[in-house]
Amino acid sequence: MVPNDAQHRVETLTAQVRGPVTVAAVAESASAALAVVPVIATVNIAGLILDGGASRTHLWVWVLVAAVALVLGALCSIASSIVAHRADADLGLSLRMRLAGHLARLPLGWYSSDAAGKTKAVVQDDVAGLHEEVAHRKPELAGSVVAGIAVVVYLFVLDWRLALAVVVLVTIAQLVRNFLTRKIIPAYGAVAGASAQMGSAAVELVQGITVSKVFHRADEDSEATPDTAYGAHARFRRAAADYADADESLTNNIATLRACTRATVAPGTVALIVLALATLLLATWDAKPVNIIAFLLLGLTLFDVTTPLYLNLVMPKLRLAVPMPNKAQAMAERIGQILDVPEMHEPAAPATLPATDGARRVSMKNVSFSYDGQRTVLQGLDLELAPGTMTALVGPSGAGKSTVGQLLARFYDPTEGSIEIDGVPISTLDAQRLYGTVGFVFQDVALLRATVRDNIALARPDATPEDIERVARAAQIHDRILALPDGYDTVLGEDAALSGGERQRLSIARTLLADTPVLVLDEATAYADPESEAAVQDALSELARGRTLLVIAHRLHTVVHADQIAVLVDGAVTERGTHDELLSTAGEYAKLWQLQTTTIGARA
Ligand SMILES: Nc1ncnc2c1ncn2[C@@H]1O[C@H](COP(=O)(O)OP(=O)(O)OP(=O)(O)O)[C@@H](O)[C@H]1O
Repeated sequence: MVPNDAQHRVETLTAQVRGPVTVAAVAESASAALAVVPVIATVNIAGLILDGGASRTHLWVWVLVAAVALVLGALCSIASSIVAHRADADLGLSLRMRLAGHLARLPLGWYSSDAAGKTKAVVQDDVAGLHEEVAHRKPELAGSVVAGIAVVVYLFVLDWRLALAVVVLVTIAQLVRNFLTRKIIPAYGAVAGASAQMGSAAVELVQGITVSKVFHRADEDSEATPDTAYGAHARFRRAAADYADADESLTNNIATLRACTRATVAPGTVALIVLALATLLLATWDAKPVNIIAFLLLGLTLFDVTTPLYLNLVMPKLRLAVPMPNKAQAMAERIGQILDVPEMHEPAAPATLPATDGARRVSMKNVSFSYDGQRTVLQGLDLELAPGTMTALVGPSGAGKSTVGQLLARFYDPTEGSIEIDGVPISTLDAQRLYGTVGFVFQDVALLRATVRDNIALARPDATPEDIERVARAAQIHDRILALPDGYDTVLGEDAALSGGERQRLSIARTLLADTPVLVLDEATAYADPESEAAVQDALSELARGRTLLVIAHRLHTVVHADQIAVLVDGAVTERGTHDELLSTAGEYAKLWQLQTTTIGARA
C-alpha cells in the first residue's frame, strides 16, 4: 500500500472524530499563541523600567495581561487535552463496537485461520495505538505552527536581523538532528535484526532441548560450530552478544545525536549568538537593547515548539523526511484489513423450510468456489443427498472435499451456484434455522472452557441431565466422562484435558443432542486409534440414523456401506455410485481402494 493510501486509511478510520480533533487543535493553537504574550509583557515591562518614569498602573496592566494570558493559555491547553482524549476514547469504543459487529457477521470460515490472535491484536492494541494520531499529532502540530508563526512574527517586528539569526540557528539545529537521525536508522535496523536473530536462536534452543537431551547431545558448554544440529547454545550465545553490540552502538549514536542537537540550541549557544549579534548591531545600528530579552527567552524555546512543524511539514517539503515507520498507518491498515473482509449476507426476511417429519434433501447445484478469488477450488459441482441417506465424499488430498462440507455448513458462500435444503437455498435461512438443520462434526473439535455438561448442551441449554447422559452413552463417551475428576461437572481445559478421539466423541454427543436432520462429518475418526475408532464408528452409526449424511473420508473402509460414494477430483465429481459399482468401473475410486488396501495389507 502506498503511503497516501495508508494515510487515507487513517483519515477514513478517524473521520468521525474530525470535529472534536479540530476543536482540540484550535484550542492548542490558542494556547500556543497565548504563551508568547507573557514574554511580550516582560519585554514591555523591562522597557518601561529602563526608560524610567513609567507609571505603576502602566506596569500593572502588563502584569495583568501576562497573568490573564497565562491562565487562558493553561485553560485552552487543558480543554484541548480533554477534548482530544475524549475523542480518542469515543473513537476507540466505536471502532471496537464496529469490529465486534463486523466479526459477528463474517463467514465462519474466516475463523479457521489464526483469527483469534490476529483479532485480539487488532481490537486491543491497534485500536489503542491510534491514540497518538487522534489525541496528540494534529493538536500538537497545530500548536507548533501557530507558536512558530507567533514567535517569529513577534521577533521580526522587534528586529528582523536578530530574528533571522534565531530562525537560521533553529533551522540548523533541526537539520543537524535530521541528519543524525538518518545516520541512526541503520543502527535501529541492526538492533531489530539482532533482536529477531536472538529470538529465533532462543526458540531453536528451547525446541531443540528435548531432542538434544534425548540423544545425549546437551552442549551447554560446547563451542559447536553453528552448522551442526546441536550448536543451538553456541548460536544463542553469539546472537545475544551481537544484540548487546548492536544495542551499545545504537545507544552511542543516540547520545551523539542528543548532544549535538542540544548543543546547537543550548541556552549558551543561543545567548552567545544573540548577544554577539546584538553587540554588533548596537555598535553599528540603533537596535533597542531591551529587545534582547525577547530573543533570549523565545530563541531558547523556538526549537522545541517548532519540532512537530519541522518533522511533519518542513522536512517532507525539503524531501528530507526521515523514513521512520508510521505506526498509526500500520495499525489503521490492520484494522482496515479486518473491516474489509466481506460480511456474510444475512437475509432481511429469512425463508422457512417446508414442514417434514422425516429427513431432508440437500442439493448442490453447479457450485463453484474460490477462497481467494483467484484459484478455483470447486468447479460446477452437482451433488444430491437423498433424504435419510449417507453420501461419502472421497478423493485425493486437496481435491476440495472439506470445502464442500464447509459450504454446506455455510462457513462460506459459493462463488457460483447454490446449495439447497428441500429446495430452499441455505443463504436465505437465518443462522438459527440453518444450524438447527445442519450439524457438523469436524476434524478439529472446538471445546469451550466450560463443564463437560455445558459443552454437550451447547445447542440445547435446556437439555435435562438425562438427555445429556443419553447422548454421551450413544457417543461412547459416558464412561470416560465418569472417570473425570468431577464427572459431567469437570471443567475442560482447567480440571482435565481430553484426547483427540475423546474430543471427537464429545463433539458427536453434542451433535446428537442438537438433533439436526442434516449432518456433515469431516474426518470424524481422524484422531481415533484402532480401538477408539470402533467406538467412534459406533457413535457415528447412532448419529446417522434417520438423517441425511455427508461424510468426508480419507479411509475408504469407513464408508464402504454408504448409499452413495462421490469421487471428487480437482473440485468436480468425476464418479458416483455404491462401493461395488465404483469398484466394477475400475476408475479413480478403484485405484484409491486398491492403493489403500494394498498399503494396509503391506502394513499388516
Ligand atoms: N481457508 C483456506 N484458504 C485458502 N485456501 C484453502 C483454504 N482451505 C483449503 N484451501 C485450499 O483449497 C483446496 C481444497 O482444500 P480442501 O481442504 O477442501 O481439500 P480436501 O480434499 O479436503 O483435502 P484433504 O483430503 O487433504 O483434507 C486446497 O488446495 C487447499 O489448499
